[in-house]
Amino acid sequence: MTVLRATNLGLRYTKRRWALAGCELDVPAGHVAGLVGPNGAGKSTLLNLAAGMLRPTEGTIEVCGGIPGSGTDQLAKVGYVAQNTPLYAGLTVAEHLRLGASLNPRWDADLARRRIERIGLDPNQAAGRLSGGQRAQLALTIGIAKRPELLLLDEPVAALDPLARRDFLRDLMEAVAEQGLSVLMSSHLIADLERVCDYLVVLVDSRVRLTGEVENLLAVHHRLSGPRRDVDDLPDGQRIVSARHTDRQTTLCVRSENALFDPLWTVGELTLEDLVLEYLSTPEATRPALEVLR
Ligand SMILES: Nc1ncnc2c1ncn2[C@@H]1O[C@H](COP(=O)(O)OP(=O)(O)OP(=O)(O)O)[C@@H](O)[C@H]1O
Repeated sequence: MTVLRATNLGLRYTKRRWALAGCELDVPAGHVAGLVGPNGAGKSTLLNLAAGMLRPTEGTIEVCGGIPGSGTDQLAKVGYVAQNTPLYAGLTVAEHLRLGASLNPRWDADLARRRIERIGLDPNQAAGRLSGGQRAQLALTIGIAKRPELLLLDEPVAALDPLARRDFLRDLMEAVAEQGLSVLMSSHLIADLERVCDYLVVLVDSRVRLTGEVENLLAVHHRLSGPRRDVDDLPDGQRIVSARHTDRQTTLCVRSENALFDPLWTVGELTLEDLVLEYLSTPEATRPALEVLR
């Protein structure tokens, strides 16, 4: 089953600039998918489209089998914690939980209460008087307690201290294991994604550059190093993601489904962080145009 399917999805906020263009995505259910990309790549735009907060300028997006934001059933299936963790400043923590319970048919009141207790939030405190990290914790608690099929998180842990971050990621993994929750989560913290994500979506310059299961992606990407040489002569089926040269040495990141046999190369593996950085740092000339003008 697919939790998010995008076909030629594009959105522009202004006439000339596409924030997201030609996006093709198929995220299977049951994954914690990491959404990675530089500032301004289009990550929040994609999450807003998936949550139904924005409508596509072109193409289509389907989430949990429905059109985002298309009705109460659809809204119940999808949880969204936006980047600025919007809450009602005048409502207390307890009132937020009551609101969550009244708006969400599958609300897990026990889970919400336990999390609030563990985090140490005062139920009587107004959300407007919480710290940034505490606000994020409350918003994340509401997102998980809603028991959605798909939880969309926009940089959820950015405001949390390291311990809170670890606890949150553990809670998230628990919810994935117990509730069969799927997650699409943007973050710049690749070490965190490395801990929890088994699916990866890399967005660069408003386009999807890489997508797939982390294990498969790591299996087909290799770092080759050897004496400096022309890199146009790689065998069929091998695609260069990046190439770096010194006077004596060439280092490549190559995508290849097949085993690499050339004895001139030393073949090394990549970590998830290496892989992401290779795609983010591809030279400008080989990237899609920064602005797609129509
Ligand atoms: N409301 C808006 N009006 C006009 N342009 C916008 C608006 N929101 C975003 N953009 C533009 O759309 C592009 C994508 O923005 P988006 O917020 O989706 O990026 P992002 O990948 O989430 O970035 P970050 O990592 O900085 O949060 C950027 O060029 C941004 O300037």
